Amino acid sequence: MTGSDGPHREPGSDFRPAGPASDRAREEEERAVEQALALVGGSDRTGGPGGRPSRSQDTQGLQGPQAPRDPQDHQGPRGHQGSRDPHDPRDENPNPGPSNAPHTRRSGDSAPYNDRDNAPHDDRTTAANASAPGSGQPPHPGRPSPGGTAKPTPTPPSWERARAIAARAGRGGPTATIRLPLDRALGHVLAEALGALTDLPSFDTSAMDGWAVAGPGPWAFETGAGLLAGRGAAAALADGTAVPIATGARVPPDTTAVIRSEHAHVDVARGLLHARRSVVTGQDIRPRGQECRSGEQLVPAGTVVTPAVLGLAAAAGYDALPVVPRPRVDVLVLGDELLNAGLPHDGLIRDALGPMLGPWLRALGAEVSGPRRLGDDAGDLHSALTSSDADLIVTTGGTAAGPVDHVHPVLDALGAELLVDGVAVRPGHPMLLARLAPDGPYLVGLPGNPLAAVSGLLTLAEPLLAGLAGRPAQDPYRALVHAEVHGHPHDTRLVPVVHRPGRAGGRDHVAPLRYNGPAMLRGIAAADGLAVVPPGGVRSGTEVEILDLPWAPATPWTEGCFT
Ligand SMILES: Nc1nc2c(c(=O)[nH]1)N[C@H]1C(S)=C(S)[C@@H](COP(=O)(O)OP(=O)(O)OC[C@H]3O[C@@H](n4cnc5c(N)ncnc54)[C@H](O)[C@@H]3O)O[C@H]1N2
Ligand code: MOO
Repeated sequence: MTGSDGPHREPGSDFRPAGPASDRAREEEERAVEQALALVGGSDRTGGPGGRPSRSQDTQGLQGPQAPRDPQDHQGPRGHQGSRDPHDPRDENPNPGPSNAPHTRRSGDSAPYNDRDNAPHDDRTTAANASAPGSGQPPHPGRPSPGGTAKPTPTPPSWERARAIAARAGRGGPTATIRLPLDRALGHVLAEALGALTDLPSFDTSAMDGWAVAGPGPWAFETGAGLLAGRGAAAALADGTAVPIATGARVPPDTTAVIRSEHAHVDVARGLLHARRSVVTGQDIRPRGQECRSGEQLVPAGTVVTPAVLGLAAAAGYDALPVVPRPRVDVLVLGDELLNAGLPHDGLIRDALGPMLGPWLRALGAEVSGPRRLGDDAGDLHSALTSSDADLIVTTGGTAAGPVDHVHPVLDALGAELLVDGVAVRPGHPMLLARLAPDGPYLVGLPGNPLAAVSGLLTLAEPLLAGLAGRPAQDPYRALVHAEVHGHPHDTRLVPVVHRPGRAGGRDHVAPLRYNGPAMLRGIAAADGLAVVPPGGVRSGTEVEILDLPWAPATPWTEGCFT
């Protein structure tokens, strides 16, 4: 196996025609890749030929005990060339140095491909649902067929295309509408625009505690508490008179202005009220309909119900809101090696994904059940998938081609449609998106390595859930990155970053964080975003796309963010 950060080859290199001519072509391609790697200061970190393995290679490779499972296991310090400390375990950059290396086109580039999304950047992509010729079924890359032969691995879609496929899948179905009382609507998405059910304010209102006056002063005044908030309509105010009025009280008809108590002088002896300042007609009166007229649109459909939206809706007369039901998500955690509590021991490790995914998915607007821990049992996985009534099932682990990686075989057995089968992104390239049946739930298969799972969550689950929850797509935003960020030669990298304010006239920027290896969570735990680093990497001072983490300040607040 080569693992995720193994020798960097064009994705198409997995698709190899048979025969001596193609062997020669392959050798040439491999040389070209080596040359490109030399240009960018990279190396073949496995020390041997071969690119991203097909699943058949993976499977065969894993039969023997010598086959390393973790891509980092076999890189060795020798693979870390260039300026980086070869023994620094804190980051696991797939390739040292940004690159102007030419994109070498590979044999797989000519694979049949229909880019219906016009995805940017990667014109080498092949959608996973492009059927194998004549099969009528999606290809199942590289896993042995029942007859024992392996099907070729198609080129994985680019990161952008994979996200576009997930977003389109989420937007695909009809959007249901439910009415939820205000106290249960937080974090949902409005299914309809909110029109005001009343004028706001619904009557002319005093903005201050003071005096309502009519005509020019001085004014004869009434004594006592005067007009209070919450009382019915008062009688019209006669010219030359004033009445005490409280903030929020209805302003009597024919009132010229409200004078704040601190701007008024009461001459008790003469029974007259004087203004200490000039009085402008209408001052400190909020006229009826100042904020909106009845029927006017307050917020559009697709708005996330925030605490502020709840307040506005209540003010405008709503007791319940028309919202899109939260997508229901089942979380299935696979892996016999996982512990729910205590310290790692005897080769067993703590499940890092179960505790993380529920809250994260809730922050993305989902209603989550689980995590359910299944171990590595194909039968259990099969029955969990067939018995789920969720809109989306998220699995963790088991996406690769190891001996106990059951996700693909079980999806095969169920006749599921693979919409995305692997993505040209690091970490997380084995992630997948499937639909179990035409009207059945979606399944996002997250790789088991924890940061790879985060990558899958944000690449596939987030856009899918946005669509299912009725959220409009967010405009991507870019930020300046204040460091050179190493890139993968042909895949996108997602790198944890933290926003930093510009100092001494400098611009706000993001700083990449260390401990960003696929099995590490230390970087992402300190991050407030993920930088989308294009193939080849970026130099310091470049703008890169940023994916916000759902608890980052720029993101709409949703219920359950930290529950
Ligand atoms: N021959 C190849 N092997 C692998 C490749 C490859 O290209 N060729 N890719 C590697 C990459 S990259 C990833 S990512 C993983 C994905 O594997 P799986 O999705 O099948 O995940 P597992 O094998 O079950 O686990 C991988 C790793 O993560 C640990 N893990 C799993 N679940 C959890 C959890 N809930 N909490 C914490 N850690 C977890 C698990 O113990 C393994 O160490 O495949 C590589 N192999
Ligand atoms: O690097 Mo793997 O891609 O850990 O996901």
